[in-house]
Amino acid sequence: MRFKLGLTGSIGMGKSTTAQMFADAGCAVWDADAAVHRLYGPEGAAVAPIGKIFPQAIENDQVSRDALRRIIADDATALKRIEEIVHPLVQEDREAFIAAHPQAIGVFDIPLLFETGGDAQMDATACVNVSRETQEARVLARGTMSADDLARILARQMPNAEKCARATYVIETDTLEHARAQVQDVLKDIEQRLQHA
Ligand SMILES: CC(C)(COP(=O)(O)OP(=O)(O)OC[C@H]1O[C@@H](n2cnc3c(N)ncnc32)[C@H](O)[C@@H]1O)[C@@H](O)C(=O)NCCC(=O)NCCS
Ligand SMILES: Nc1ncnc2c1ncn2[C@@H]1O[C@H](COP(=O)(O)OP(=O)(O)OP(=O)(O)O)[C@@H](O)[C@H]1O
Repeated sequence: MRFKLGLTGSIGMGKSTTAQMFADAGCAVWDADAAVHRLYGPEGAAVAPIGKIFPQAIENDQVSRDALRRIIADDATALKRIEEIVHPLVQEDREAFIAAHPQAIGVFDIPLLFETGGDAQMDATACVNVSRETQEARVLARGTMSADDLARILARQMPNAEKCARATYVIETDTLEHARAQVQDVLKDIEQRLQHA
């Protein structure tokens, strides 16, 4: 892999849809959320180490997110200890992915790319963006979250405007067509960078 692009953005802003556009264009795409799900799932590498410090987090040989949420609510140090286990395992998963994929450009869909400092391991970053109104409409349309749930999540994360200000590229996800055109522009720019490297 010659170029690693970190793709980020707030909840419901279109990361997965945009990542699929990069995949359609021939990039290898890795998804941090999917990696955490594998690590927490049956035979996942996080099950034993999390079970060692929080046996009550394990249900049916998997890590239960509901149980983790309860543990974190009761113990201010718990999230940090969980992250100390999960982050190195996520990194291992990403490195195995890089080693296994021959594509020149890899796209790394990482919701908390800037919050976790993951951008330091990327050659460039892209942030998806859409208006707060459209974001809320999209998240509520899924039917899994209320406006209050969304507000609570947003209050704990870096504002999307700041993510966009830090990113090398900003991809507006107002329409599919517009986003696809910007994905092509980003890829052209990366190809030029690779030619001059
Ligand atoms: C402690 C846990 C269980 C808390 O989970 P919880 O679902 O309550 O988290 P949170 O309220 O932040 O998010 C609620 C939902 O919104 C989604 N979400 C939150 N932020 C984003 C975002 N920027 N983009 C997309 N989806 C998001 C989450 O995936 C989740 O489905 C979880 O965060 C966890 O397992 N953390 C340790 C692993 C970790 O550090 N992961 C980060 C990636 S390396
Ligand atoms: N460029 C776009 N134009 C129009 N609609 C879009 C665009 N990108 C995404 N959407 C729509 O917005 C919603 C959220 O998109 P998506 O699931 O890709 O977001 P996400 O950032 O990956 O969210 P999460 O990480 O929270 O799952 C979906 O309903 C999707 O169809």
